[in-house]
Amino acid sequence: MAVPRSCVLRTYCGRSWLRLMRTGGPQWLHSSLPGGLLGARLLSQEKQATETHFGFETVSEEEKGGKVYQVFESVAKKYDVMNDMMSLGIHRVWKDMLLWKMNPLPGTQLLDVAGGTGDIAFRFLNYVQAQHQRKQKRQLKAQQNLSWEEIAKKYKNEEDPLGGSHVMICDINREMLKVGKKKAFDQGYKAGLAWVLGDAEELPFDDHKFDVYTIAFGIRNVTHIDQALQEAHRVLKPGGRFLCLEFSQVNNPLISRLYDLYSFQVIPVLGEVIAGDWKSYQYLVESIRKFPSQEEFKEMIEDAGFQKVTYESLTSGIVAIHSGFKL
Ligand SMILES: COc1cc(O)cc(C/C=C(\C)CC/C=C(\C)CC/C=C(\C)CC/C=C(\C)CC/C=C(\C)CC/C=C(\C)CC/C=C(\C)CC/C=C(\C)CC/C=C(\C)CCC=C(C)C)c1O
Ligand SMILES: C[S@@+](CC[C@H](N)C(=O)[O-])C[C@H]1O[C@@H](n2cnc3c(N)ncnc32)[C@H](O)[C@@H]1O
Repeated sequence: MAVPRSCVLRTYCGRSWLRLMRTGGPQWLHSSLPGGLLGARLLSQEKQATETHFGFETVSEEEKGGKVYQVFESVAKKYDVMNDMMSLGIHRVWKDMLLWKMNPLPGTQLLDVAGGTGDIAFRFLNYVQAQHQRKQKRQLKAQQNLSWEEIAKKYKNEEDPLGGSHVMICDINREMLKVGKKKAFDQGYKAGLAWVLGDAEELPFDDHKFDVYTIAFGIRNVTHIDQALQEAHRVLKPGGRFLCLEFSQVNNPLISRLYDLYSFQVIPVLGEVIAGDWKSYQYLVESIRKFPSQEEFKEMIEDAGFQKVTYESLTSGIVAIHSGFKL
């Protein structure tokens, strides 16, 4: 089949081209190659390259995104209550620890990818607001001769309690974002946040835009993790930081046995009883087992171009926080 060169360039430029290379190239390229052994090998490579996993199930790469979408569409309304029930509230501590590690200053521009119902974003807003208030107090204390009128005026005139900080919550799932927006409204978060529908693998943002990129319990669900990491690198400013909170590998054999028992025997049952959804919670525990170990994931982050990559395992390695810098 003859394909005009200009058409190839227009259609497969930039990141779309990268994606095609990863999946073995466009179909017309294969059908235009000579048959026989070379053709068969190329076709079998293509088949291998397009297969991936959805939990313990083998699926095509094209199918996975849709299946993941269905999972979060189905659990969205019960998502927050399920997390508290399943983890007995421990997920809150893990998320707080992500913020302590980030330690954002007023003015920080955060991109929270796979941000779902906003847990990381709300913590970020609370954190920077508290930091900003502390800074303001320090500045006022340093000014010795202010009258009480001047002090009151300074407090009242404070236009932006976040000191210019902003968080962009990006998620591929409309239902998760809908629940997040409602939560923000109910809890009074108005300023300093925006919600965007978007794919971690093809972020709808310009290069060098954010100071910090976070992804919490999200990257495990992405079809091409390497592509998502490259996108994280692209949108960060030089000097920017990548932070990922994700399930990881438990290394203590006794805890690992108990953990398996709890994961496979209890979690899907809770999923069924509370959310009426066994399958989504079976996917959750299976996808955790498919995710790379702390060291393997560290290497993937380095491969995407990040430097000074480190990780900290929490709760015996049930989860880990990975950190890297764009230098
Ligand atoms: C569809 O996709 C998803 C849906 C979601 O709702 C969430 C996510 C993403 C996840 C999060 C945002 C985080 C929050 C969610 C979780 C933590 C759920 C996943 C949970 C696990 C994979 C299991 C590990 C959980 C924990 C360590 C949390 C604490 C829980 C316990 C200590 C269990 C206590 C429970 C009982 C006592 C009930 C009775 C249990 C049994 C009869 C079974 C046997 C259990 C044991 C002997 C104890 C369990 C032991 C462990 C879990 C290991 C303990 C480890 C240490 C103490 C270090 C999403 O993608
Ligand atoms: C387990 S939730 C995590 C939500 C939130 N970060 C938290 O910690 O509670 C996973 C989220 O990843 C989102 N997600 C899955 N694949 C995605 C992708 N390719 N791009 C963006 N978001 C994605 C899902 O829609 C879901 O909201």
